[in-house]
Order: sequence, then C-alpha cells, then structure tokens
Amino acid sequence: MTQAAFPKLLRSQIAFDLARTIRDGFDKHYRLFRQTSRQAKQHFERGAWADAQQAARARIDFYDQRVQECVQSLEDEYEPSDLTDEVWRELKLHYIGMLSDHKQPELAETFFNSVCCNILHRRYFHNEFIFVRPVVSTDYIETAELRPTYRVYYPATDGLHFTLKRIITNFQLEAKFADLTRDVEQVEARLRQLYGDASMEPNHQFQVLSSLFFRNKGAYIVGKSINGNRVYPFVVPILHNSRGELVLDTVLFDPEQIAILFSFTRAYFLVDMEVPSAYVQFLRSLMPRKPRSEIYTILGLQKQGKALFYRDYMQHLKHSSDLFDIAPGIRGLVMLVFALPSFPYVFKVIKDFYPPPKETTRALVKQKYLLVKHHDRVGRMADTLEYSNVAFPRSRFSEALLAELRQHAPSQIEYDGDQIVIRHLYIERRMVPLNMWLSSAGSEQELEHGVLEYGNAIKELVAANIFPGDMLYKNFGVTRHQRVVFYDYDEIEYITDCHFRAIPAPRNEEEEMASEPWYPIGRHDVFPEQFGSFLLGDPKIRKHFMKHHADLLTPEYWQSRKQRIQDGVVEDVFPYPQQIRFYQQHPSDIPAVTPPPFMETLENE
Ligand SMILES: Nc1ncnc2c1ncn2[C@@H]1O[C@H](COP(=O)(O)OP(=O)(O)OP(=O)(O)O)[C@@H](O)[C@H]1O
Repeated sequence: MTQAAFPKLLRSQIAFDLARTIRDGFDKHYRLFRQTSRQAKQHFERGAWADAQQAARARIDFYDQRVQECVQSLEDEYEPSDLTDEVWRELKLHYIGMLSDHKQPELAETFFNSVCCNILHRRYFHNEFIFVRPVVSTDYIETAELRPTYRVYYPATDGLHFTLKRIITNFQLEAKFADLTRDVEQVEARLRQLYGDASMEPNHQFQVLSSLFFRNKGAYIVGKSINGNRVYPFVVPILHNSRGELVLDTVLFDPEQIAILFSFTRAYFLVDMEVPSAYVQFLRSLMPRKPRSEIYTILGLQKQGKALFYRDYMQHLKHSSDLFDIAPGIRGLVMLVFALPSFPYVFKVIKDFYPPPKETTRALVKQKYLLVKHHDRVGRMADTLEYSNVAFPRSRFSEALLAELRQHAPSQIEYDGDQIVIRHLYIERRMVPLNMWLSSAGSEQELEHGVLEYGNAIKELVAANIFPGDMLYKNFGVTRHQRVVFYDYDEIEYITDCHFRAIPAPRNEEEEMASEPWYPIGRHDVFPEQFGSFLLGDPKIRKHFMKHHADLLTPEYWQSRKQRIQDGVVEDVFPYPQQIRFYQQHPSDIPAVTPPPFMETLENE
C-alpha cells in the first residue's frame, strides 16, 4: 500500500462490520474443522472406519461452504455501491487489527482473500485490498488452551521405558492396549539401536506433538528425540489388532519413510490443532525439504497450502528465466501438460477436443479429478491443486507450447497485455513418466523394482476401490522416492461399478477366428485377461510382471477384491514397509486384516 493510499483515520462503519463478518465466518469454519478433527479420535477408539472416512471426506468441502456462506451474507447485506475503494482499504486494516491476537491468523488472511476474490472481479481487483503476502506474524503464537503444541519429556530423570509409556498414555486413548509394556519394549530397543554407543547429553529429551495424527485406520504419534546437537525425528503408528485392541505397530526413524508418510499422494490427516502454524513449524523441523505449502495441505488445510504454493511459485517465476514447455513423455489425448524445467510441478489443462476412443467432456474430467481429491489416495494417486484464471508472462512460454495451447485448448486461453491467462488448470508434482523410467532403467534390478511397484500401485488402488481405467505405463509416474504413482484420472471408475469378466470361450470356428470381440461388451465390462496384450509386449517387463503380478491378469483376482469391498472390508494400506512392523515378532497381533502379500516391497525378498 502506498503512503498516499494509507488512510489516517479509520472511519467506515461498513468496513468494520464487513471485517467482523468475515472474521466470524472464518472462526466458524475453523471451529467446525477442529470439531471434525477432534471426532477422529472417537472414530479411531471405536474402530468406526466408515464414519472416519465419511468425516474426512466431508471436511474437504468445509472451506468452500463457509466462503460461500460468507459471500452470500455480505451480498445480502450490502449494495455493490457501498463497497468503495475507501471501504476496501479500511476493510483490510480493520481485519488486520482483529487478527492481532488470533491463533490462526495466516488461515484467516487466506479466508479473507477467498471471500474478497469472490466479490471482486479480477479486473477490478487491487492487490492492496487483499493479503498478497502475510501481514500478521505467526511467530511464537502460544496456545490459550491448557494443552501446549508439544510436550517435552526427560528420559534421564524418569527412565526411558517409563517416559515412552507416559508419552503414549498422555494421549488418553479410550481403548485398551493389547500389551503396552511389550510394545514399548520394542520401541525402546529400536531407540537404543539408533543411539548406538552415543552417551546421553544433559539436554536429552523427547518433544512430542500433543495431538495424534489420524488417517484411515491409524493414529500416529509424531515427535523428535534430541541428544546434544543430534535430532532424531520419530513417528509411532497405533493400530487395532484383530481383537480390536490397540498395538504400537512400529516406530519410524528414517526421514525418508517419514516424508513418505506425509506424501502428497495420501489422504489428509485429521489433527486437532489450536495453533496450526506451530504444528507446521514443528513438522518442518522433521522434514526440512518439504515446502510449508505441502505440510499445510497434508494437515487438511489445503486452501492454505494452495495459497502458499502460489506465493512460492510467483517467487520462483521472478527468480528464474527458463521457459515453460510441453512436458516430456507421450502427449495426453485429454490433457495438455506443460512444465517449467526449473520447477518440480506440472500444469495440466483440459483440452477442448478429445479424439476417439475418448468419450468424455470437460465436466466429466473435472468430476474425476474431484473424486480423487475426496478419495483416499493411498499413496498411489497424486493430489492436485485446482486454479482458475492463472496469468503467466507470455514471454516465458515456448513457441511450441503456445502453438499447442492455441490448437488444443483455445477456449482456455485469453491474452491480457503481456500476460497469457489460462482459465482453468491443475497443478501437480512432477514425476518421471513410468514408460520413460522403465526404458531408461539402468539394471535388471531397477527394472524389477519399477514393475513390482507398478503392480503394487494398481493393487493398492484396487484395495481403495479405484479402477484406474487406463493402465498403460505412461499414465503412472515415479516419485523421487522411487514410488510409482498414478496421475491420469479421466477414465477412473470405482471397482464396485465395474464388471470383471472372463473372455467367453468361442462357440465355433468363426468366433475363434474373429478379429473383433464376437461377444457383447457392456460399458462397465473389464476383461483382465486382455491386459497382457497391451502391457507385456516387452519380454523383460513380462518376466518381472509374471513373477510378481500374474494375478492381475485373472478375472478372479478383480472379482474377489470387488467382493471384499462390497462386504464392507476397509483394507489396511501401510504407509511404511512391512518388514519394519513389530507384529512380525508377535504373530498373534496381526492387525484386523492380514496385509495381502502384494504390499511387500522389493527389499523384503
Ligand atoms: N505429474 C506428472 N509428472 C510428469 N509428467 C506428467 C505428469 N502428469 C502428466 N505428465 C505427462 O503428460 C502426459 C499426459 O498426461 P495425462 O496422462 O494426465 O493426460 P491424459 O490426456 O489424461 O492422457 P491419456 O491420453 O492417456 O488419457 C503423460 O503421459 C506424461 O508424459
């Protein structure tokens, strides 16, 4: 804001009232958000998995619902002529004043932006009216409630075993542990292994976030152990065993495994946080490479993640000079995908026309992407950020990309001076397309890893009731952790909507020789026996596929998985390798559903 524009006195009653309405709108949003996050504890204690899934899904829409409500009440209350530039300017200043002692000021600022952007058209929009960058600091915000953001424990005073037990019992889970002493001994043993022969320094302590992280059928304790100048992040997953009792399933120390737990390919956690910025700061100390935007997102605060991502992106754009170009790999029939080589994300625009055999529409594609946003992504589908009207400097687009956009998505582009505005796009993490990854695999072992991961990805998607539709390698990507993830959503279906059929035996020679299928095929019919003909042309890939995933080529596999889903079984999907789980030492405590062997990673062999 320029000096000249800065009002000396705040005198607009309308601005004050507007600011209060927006702040109240945000407070209502966050109250409901926290309520759902808090209820996750009860769902976990009762093992009410369907309720937990339902609540997690519903929470995703809370933000937009509250923004709409707020916009509606402002539109009902005020005439557009009331909202002069003077009022807009004062509105922001009043709002800042109202946030000085707020516990979630950064989220409240984003909410303000969402409401205001809904009211103002982009063209009439002044950056000085909204929070282009944060104004109210999130540093050192203390909780007002009794529970601090994290608790500190000193094992030197109380003993390691007792301290670990205390950490767990402090969460006051209202469900019985099968044998907490035994599980704590396991954690203790691994911790001692980790410390090796390091002596315990005077500052030796555990810092543990006060709220549990809930997702699917797990609750996670998140903390770090500090000894001298060493910091060891740790996560302890708590699960139900087959008798419905609680067990500590393992302890994760490996930063890579912890990063995978918080990956952009998974559903959001439910965590009861009074001061979310303090949680983000703590988590960043465990995962310094993860951008704050992704941490907010995985905590379910996806609009904050989106706002921060955009700021990071704008800054990157200013400090780089390379050109946006078409993403490497096979072009999509439905999506036009481009990327900036220096930036680890891709931009996806829905094309205007789709050649056969694609039978879809823009609305249908959006619906499929929305489905993925709300679904449990089980570590196998990339999360996407959806944006409208994104302006790019035209000079940063390659000629080839501009030509492709003009040819395939003319309805989506608009020129505005030096800018090219794209009306609608998705942004997602960039990966190496699996087809490219497989063809450049340096060794037999690498190739096997790729094929094994590919089949595991499909099987975990199936467990989550997702049929990918198009399973060609080009529709999967490989992450920097060498995990295979699906990213082409336009043909996705629920497994429970598909009919998995065996190819009928020909009844005569004519049928046997027919080049086209002679039997009728319904819209949702799937013939797994045919998958091999388009996936397994390369004998080297075939060899590894048949070793690990031959079952995927049988209708029986798909039918049995579908049956389990219809029977209401919510499968376990472990966001860490099987071989680090404690239960392997306690076979009697195998969790409710035995993990199918396909979840095993290559290192297990
Ligand atoms: N996240 C990503 N990281 C890297 N490359 C990607 C990513 N998403 C898409 N691509 C590239 O863009 C291409 C097209 O993307 P996508 O599969 O989403 O489009 P599509 O039009 O739905 O494809 P199809 O024609 O198979 O339906 C991919 O084959 C890949 O080369």
